[in-house]
Amino acid sequence: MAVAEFKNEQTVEWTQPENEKLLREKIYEIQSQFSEHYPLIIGEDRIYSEKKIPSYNPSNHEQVVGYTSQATQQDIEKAIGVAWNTFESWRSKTFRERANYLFKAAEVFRKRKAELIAWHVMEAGKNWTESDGDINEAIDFLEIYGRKAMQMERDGDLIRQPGIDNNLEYLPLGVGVIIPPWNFPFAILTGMTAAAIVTGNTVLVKPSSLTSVIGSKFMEILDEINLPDGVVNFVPGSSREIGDFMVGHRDVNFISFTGSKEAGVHIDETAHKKVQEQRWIKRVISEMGGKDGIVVDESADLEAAAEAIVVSAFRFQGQKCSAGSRAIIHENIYEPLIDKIVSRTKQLTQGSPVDNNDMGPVIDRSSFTNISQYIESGKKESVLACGGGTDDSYGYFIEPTIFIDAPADSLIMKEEIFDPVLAISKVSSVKEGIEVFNNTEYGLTGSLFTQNRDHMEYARRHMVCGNLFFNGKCTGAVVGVQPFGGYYMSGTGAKTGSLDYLKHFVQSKTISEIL
Ligand SMILES: NC(=O)c1ccc[n+]([C@@H]2O[C@H](COP(=O)([O-])OP(=O)(O)OC[C@H]3O[C@@H](n4cnc5c(N)ncnc54)[C@H](O)[C@@H]3O)[C@@H](O)[C@H]2O)c1
Ligand SMILES: N[C@@H](CCC=O)C(=O)O
Repeated sequence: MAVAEFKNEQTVEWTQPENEKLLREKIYEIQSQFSEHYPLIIGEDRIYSEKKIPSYNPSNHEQVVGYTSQATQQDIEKAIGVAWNTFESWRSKTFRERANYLFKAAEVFRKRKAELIAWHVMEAGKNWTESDGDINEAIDFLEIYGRKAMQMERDGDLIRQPGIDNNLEYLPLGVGVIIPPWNFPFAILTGMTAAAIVTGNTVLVKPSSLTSVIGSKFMEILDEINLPDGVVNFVPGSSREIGDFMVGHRDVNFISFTGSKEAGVHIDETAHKKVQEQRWIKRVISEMGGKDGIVVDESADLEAAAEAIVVSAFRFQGQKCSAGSRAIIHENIYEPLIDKIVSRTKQLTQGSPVDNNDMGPVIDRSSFTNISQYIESGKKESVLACGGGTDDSYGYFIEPTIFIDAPADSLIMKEEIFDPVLAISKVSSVKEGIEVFNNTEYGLTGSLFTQNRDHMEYARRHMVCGNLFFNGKCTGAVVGVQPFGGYYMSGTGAKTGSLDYLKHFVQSKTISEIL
């Protein structure tokens, strides 16, 4: 049967009364499951370890939302063995057969969307819109990787010659490890896993401990679609205990990681240290942090720029790799634009995501403490224009915070904070603005607001980022429309949501027959 044309999943209007009712029911319903203990999944085994990882609601740090079992090095050893045992049968399926599992999973995601949103609200602290976006992106990844993988079934684009028949096949790499972050607990975990398995690999998935219940929900769905045991093995655990062991393991052929620069660089080093009897140079696909921002020139539409700056900086509390944590503004419009940004920011509501506030909590104590330190350093380096307040009496709440007159070399202009802090700098030209924009280790997302085509052309050539936008926010790249990912210390440049991304999970072989 032909597969329908790909279409991005549509956002649900959750504030419509019937949708809101359903969502509130689900948020209530899942609370009866908060004491559940989720197992490790290795092949057909469901293993309940004695040591458990509790996962907390960031809006209410007293509330546990579930427990997941914790893998040991022995469990990892076993999971790698099971993944290799499953590899032969899984790789023998056609791309189309494997894609069908992805399409089936997408159907279940749609069916369970309200419940999945409820889990995002409670475990990740995302409001309804952001949670909906997370699940929609996961569905898009399944649908697009299924379709793109089917294109890989055909021969590569080879020159034909008389007297010889040439073919190019894409072969899987083998067993890999999938290490996603907590901030898109469903979309990124799903995308990374789907890309690896649809191309014929088998994997171990180690979710972030901060959102491992959502990881377990993903595994429930793989069960529901009868994905063969052993294709995806679920091994939550402490990075300190199992991280280097799994990444450096002789029989792991690739690592797909999304997370911070620090962890990414460490994983890259560990993976590339050859161990005894290792036959394979491990492939590392790494998506890391960003210090993204928006440059505004004097010709820009200031209302649109202010809106984009606030949305990019503060949605989901700035906890996106793409978050626009910097605004770099031309001196001729500096004050009026700041007034607009500050006034919009003051209108944002903050509180529990259960009530769909614009902003909720940050994820945990460590993030809360980290941000409090950056706020103090921001006060010394620049001028606090609004926010700066923090409250951890119930959940981890941080006011949207804006610093102005931030020097280009200040910490808040250079380091990824990953929280709701916006640093603003003044410049006297677009050229200087782009120099300031480029003055970080990263290269993930950026935006330029301008009506000037020459400035756009200059930015196209000189702004160092994998995803560049003109006159729009720098977050929310759409699957298949804007393949996502950066370079420099933002990652290895794999572009999620594209055929290029899938090619990181295969090796190619040519087969030639003399006729
Ligand atoms: N470029 C992207 O597409 C993208 C997308 C989302 C998030 N991010 C980045 O992710 C970071 C936030 O996520 P995080 O806090 O979960 O990041 P993190 O680096 O702390 O953790 C990411 C994952 O790596 C695991 N991990 C950490 N150290 C490990 C080790 N030594 N061995 C094996 N696994 C290890 C963690 O348990 C987690 O599952 C931010 O820097 C953000 O910019 C990047
Ligand atoms: N792909 C998302 C960011 C993912 C990182 O956190 C965006 O485009 O905003």
